[in-house]
Amino acid sequence: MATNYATVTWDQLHRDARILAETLMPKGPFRGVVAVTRGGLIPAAIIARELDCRLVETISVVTYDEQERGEPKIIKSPEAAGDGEGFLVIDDLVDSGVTARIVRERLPKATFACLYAKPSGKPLTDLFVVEVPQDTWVLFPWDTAPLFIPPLARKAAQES
Ligand SMILES: O=P(O)(O)OC[C@H]1O[C@H](OP(=O)(O)OP(=O)(O)O)[C@H](O)[C@@H]1O
Ligand SMILES: Nc1nc2[nH]cnc2c(=O)[nH]1
Ligand SMILES: [Mg+2]
Repeated sequence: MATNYATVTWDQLHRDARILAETLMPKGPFRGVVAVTRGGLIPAAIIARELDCRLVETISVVTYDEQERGEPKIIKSPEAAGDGEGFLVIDDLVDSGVTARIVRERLPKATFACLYAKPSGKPLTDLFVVEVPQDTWVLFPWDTAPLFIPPLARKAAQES
């Protein structure tokens, strides 16, 4: 279980997606982009815009934690991407690498890129922007909301 949190703001996410797009430019042009839903949708939209790709497919994988039985399952197949040749797969992050492994099996010829990578999942990516420690949980902008924090002085007064 994660013991630390890394908060990613919309600005950081946009900046990191543009950095990834820039690194991907020399590897293209790509026929299209496959977003790994749902976390890959927004990064894929930013990257498809930068790379001028109008063909955007999706793949959806449901994974289960260790307590639950069952294999990770593709519940939406990327029909337009064939075996992945000429396609770019985008996800927000790789953690254990379970999702990336099943996506790569389905699209063996695609390039797989993501914004953030933890050490266990890193070998399954062709490209990523920032490495995150394994014990850190990444909080994406869609996972969080700004919260009121009382001033320190008020907190100190309540405690005295
Ligand atoms: O490397 P892994 O251990 O497989 O973890 C990484 C995956 O987990 C998250 O997706 P999640 O399955 O939570 O679904 P979501 O994208 O719909 O939020 C994240 O968006 C990656 O796709
Ligand atoms: N939001 C989020 N989802 C995940 N799924 C697997 N690892 C992570 C993580 O660090 N953050
Ligand atoms: Mg996901």
